[in-house]
Amino acid sequence: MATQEQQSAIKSAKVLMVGAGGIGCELLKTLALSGFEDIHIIDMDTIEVSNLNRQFLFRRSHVGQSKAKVARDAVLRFRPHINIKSHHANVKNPEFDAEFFKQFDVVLNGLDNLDARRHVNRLCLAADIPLVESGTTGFLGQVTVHVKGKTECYECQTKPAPKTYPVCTITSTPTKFVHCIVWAKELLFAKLFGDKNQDNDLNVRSNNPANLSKEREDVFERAEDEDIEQYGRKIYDHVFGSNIEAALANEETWKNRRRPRPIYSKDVLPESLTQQNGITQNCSVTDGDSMVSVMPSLGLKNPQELWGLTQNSLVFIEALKLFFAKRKKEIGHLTFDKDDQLAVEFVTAAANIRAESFGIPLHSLFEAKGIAGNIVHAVATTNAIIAGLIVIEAIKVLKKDANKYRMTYCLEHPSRKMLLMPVEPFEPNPSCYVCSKTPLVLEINTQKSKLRDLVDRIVKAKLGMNLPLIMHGASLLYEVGDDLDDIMVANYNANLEKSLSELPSPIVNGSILTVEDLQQELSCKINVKHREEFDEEKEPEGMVLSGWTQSPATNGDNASTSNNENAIDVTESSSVAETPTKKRRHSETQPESHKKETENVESEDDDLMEIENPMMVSKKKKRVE
Ligand SMILES: Nc1ncnc2c1ncn2[C@@H]1O[C@H](COP(=O)(O)OP(=O)(O)OP(=O)(O)O)[C@@H](O)[C@H]1O
Ligand SMILES: [Zn+2]
Repeated sequence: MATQEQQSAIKSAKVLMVGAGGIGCELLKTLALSGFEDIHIIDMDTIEVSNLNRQFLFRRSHVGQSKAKVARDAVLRFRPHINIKSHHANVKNPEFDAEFFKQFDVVLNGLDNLDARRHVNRLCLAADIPLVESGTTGFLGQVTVHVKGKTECYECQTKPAPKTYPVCTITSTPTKFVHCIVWAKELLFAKLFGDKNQDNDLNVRSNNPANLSKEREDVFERAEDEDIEQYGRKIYDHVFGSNIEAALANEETWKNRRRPRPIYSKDVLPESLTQQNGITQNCSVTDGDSMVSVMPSLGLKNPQELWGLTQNSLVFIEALKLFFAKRKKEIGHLTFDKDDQLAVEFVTAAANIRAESFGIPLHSLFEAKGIAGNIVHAVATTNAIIAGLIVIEAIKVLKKDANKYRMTYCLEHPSRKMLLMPVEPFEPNPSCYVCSKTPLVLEINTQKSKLRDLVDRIVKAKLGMNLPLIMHGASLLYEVGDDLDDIMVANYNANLEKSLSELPSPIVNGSILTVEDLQQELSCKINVKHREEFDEEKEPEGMVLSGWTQSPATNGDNASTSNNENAIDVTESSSVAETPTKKRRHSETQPESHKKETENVESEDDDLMEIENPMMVSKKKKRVE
């Protein structure tokens, strides 16, 4: 029961809720039932059938409609007097700037990705609005409180990066089923059905470049009148047959490894599927976009059943045929989606055929889908518990009860007889590059690396900037924005392709860069150190960003982030932070199984240089806005 004081804090509060999914639906209901009367919701998504089992504000008739709006309408039905405003939009949109955030007393996150969480964290810091952050994965969950200057910000401790694998493991020497899945969805699926122009190495690497015949470049091009089945078989033979054959020629690779077996379609499939069993005709009459499936026509009913090599090969060919027969318009634009049945069937089959070739145990469609989609089944009860805890923390924040703030971890197994583990929040990390002021250090080959590498791999992927701007001295080297004139865009595009040392203001050993995101109101300095060589396995990005403080419990083996051509990203980072081990304030012992890998990055105030430079104009202009 809320006290009088709590009730008045609740009644007068204006709350922003970001995300109206699993946590968000529970949260909105709990907020409304707790007496909150002024709530804004931002969610960019529409309702899908797969949401209905736990996002209880939604019904089948709502599929395809805005989550934010339907959630609002559902809650208004039992709390008609309260004020709920819905925004069907991405929270990263420019209209949601620091000014927008300032109208709220507290921000509550029910998001599912790191990128959006980091963005909201930065805006809350810029607007000086408290943030209650949350996440769940299956039975695990957590709620944390972030109040500028009082507790750590969401980024004071870095989150485990998405798992990545070196490209050579994926393209040449897979040893686990997950490697085959990554190959099937990130390389093969992307090459066949995604952007044809992408730089995508589907050939097993050979030490002898002369072995890489020109022909192979064109194998993925399908001539207008080419029979789809013939095309499918050509792809099959290329990726599972001749590529493996070519790789085997490279004896060095296989000295200490199991040799893969080339597989050709003629050895596993009948001469012509159409003539033999009429599968094609059956498939071609199936309809209904992403619900299209080849399983029924192949008599494959149980997704948990293991398919043999022949069944996988049939699914491979038939799924490929069906993409061309039924979803031709989408070809060239598709990316793998775990909710796309035909894509899951194709990727399962391709991964299994590759696994067979490399002597790796095969998996069912159900298992393969879980690996490919990084699925941990959501537990509605966890979401409900977490939503309740968010509201409890929000009330403390509104009452400015700083001594009572708690980060709470929802555990799968009791620890000291507790399933909910409360922990006092940490103080801000003085070396956090987001909420504090110390420069980062970047080791990079300034002669070889291009500005584009710096932008993609560091500024966007690592620093999570949305609309970045990069300055060196008085020279503005790069920026993103709607208000740039053509000459500037051309200049920046030209800069992107130059190596750092060839830029108009050359970046060399000892250079100090200022990197900013004007929307996030975040600025940090990067000290550049030139380095000639990088270890391909350990430092696949060819650059190392430091200033990141590792916690004592760090195992140090986390891989790099996405946007890295030498590593393939396979998962979105988990929604759940592990319980922390660093003890800046609290003295509780943490369960061993929840040790956290913590890294911190630092930044410094940027100082505007007053030197006249044409490239500075837009920066100055933007600053006074
Ligand atoms: N940048 C963003 N802006 C606005 N809303 C976002 C943003 N990123 C994620 N969301 C929303 O956060 C919600 C997270 O909910 P949840 O974790 O339950 O995911 P889901 O997409 O509903 O379910 P699932 O991924 O399990 O199918 C989603 O509704 C999603 O649209
Ligand atoms: Zn911080």
